Amino acid sequence: MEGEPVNVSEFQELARQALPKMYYDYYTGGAEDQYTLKENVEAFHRIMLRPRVLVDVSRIDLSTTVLGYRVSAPIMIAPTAMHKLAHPEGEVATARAAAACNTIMVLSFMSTCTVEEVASSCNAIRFFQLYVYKRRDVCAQLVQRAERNGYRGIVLTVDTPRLGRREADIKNKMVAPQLKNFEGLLSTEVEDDEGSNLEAFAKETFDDALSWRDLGWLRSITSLPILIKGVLTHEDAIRAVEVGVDGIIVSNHGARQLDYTPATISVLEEIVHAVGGKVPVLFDGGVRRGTDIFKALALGAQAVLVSSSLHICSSNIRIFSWNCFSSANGGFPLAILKGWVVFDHHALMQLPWPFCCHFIFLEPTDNWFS
Ligand SMILES: Cc1cc2nc3c(=O)[nH]c(=O)nc-3n(C[C@H](O)[C@H](O)[C@H](O)COP(=O)(O)O)c2cc1C
Ligand SMILES: CC(C)CC(=O)C(=O)O
Repeated sequence: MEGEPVNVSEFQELARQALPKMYYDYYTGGAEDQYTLKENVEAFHRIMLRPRVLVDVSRIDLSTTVLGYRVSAPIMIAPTAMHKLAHPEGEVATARAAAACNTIMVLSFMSTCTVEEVASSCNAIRFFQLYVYKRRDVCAQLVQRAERNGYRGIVLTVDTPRLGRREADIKNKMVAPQLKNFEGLLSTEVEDDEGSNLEAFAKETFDDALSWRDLGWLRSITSLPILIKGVLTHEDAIRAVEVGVDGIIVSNHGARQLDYTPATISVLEEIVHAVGGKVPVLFDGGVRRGTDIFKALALGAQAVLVSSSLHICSSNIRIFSWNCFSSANGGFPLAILKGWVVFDHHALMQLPWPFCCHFIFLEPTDNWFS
């Protein structure tokens, strides 16, 4: 690569050079044929914009609210497991990035820093993502620790009754580190010489009997708002609203779970329509550019989440995570800013789908690295 990286895929290439193959493959891989992995990105490419010109864009406000919390732009940090595989500071560095960007970080249930460490490291607004284990007592303790430590929402991930079949992890015999959150509660060690240790762990630990009934259980152990992550159909979106969730995240888990699910951007409008504004609809999957975010908002998402787990240490001071956030250096959504689409959010929302943008203005940011 010549010069400094200017977009997410160039950061990804740096990550490939910097990380052990096992971890790089884990971070970037999808399930089985990885068809949905490609499709998540390519479906965005098929959506064209319809620019309107001669609109005053000299003052732009990208801020929005998510569950009542104001964020500087409609971009949040998705929950991704085990940040210390890529950087020694792990989720604490990511949380600092969230604080610097004035956005919300969703901490993964499978984090390498503890709920408490992340909470005390910065004042970012934090949500806590939950996997439901067979050991419900462990889940309840973690949810209560999150609540005590000022997390503002629970994100229940519902697309992982078993871990997706990730062939690179099987070949690499992917091994997960011990997760500090579970120290004294549960061992994350499993014997599995056959393939992915992570998959074996999930098979042993995750509750594959999880069902709609369990939303009642979750309500009974927390007073925090509950968002459900992993919805891909209008039927499930309607059901989620009926059982009383506070938000829906349209997601196919970055194509890491069931291959041949549709690209998330292709089902967003159906879900937004079914939900009819009763609860906010958030979105993730394949977001690599500012224009992708713009398209998701145009289709009715309140905000998008970007995966942030692949940190790159570049020179001696900067830590970048390739899916958009820089933590040490001012903390702006770097790759996104490089091709950011500036828009009048409110005007856009009043216009009919699909591409009636009030205006579009591409604003590359120079000298971001100096
Ligand atoms: C390395 C990695 C780890 C992830 N870990 C989790 C996790 O612990 N919990 C979860 O709900 N989703 C997890 N996800 C899924 C993300 O939250 C998100 O849905 C997905 O990455 C969005 O797609 P994108 O990677 O194309 O942005 C993970 C994704 C990646 C790439
Ligand atoms: C440890 C895994 C369950 C984390 C995850 O959700 C993922 O790798 O996609």
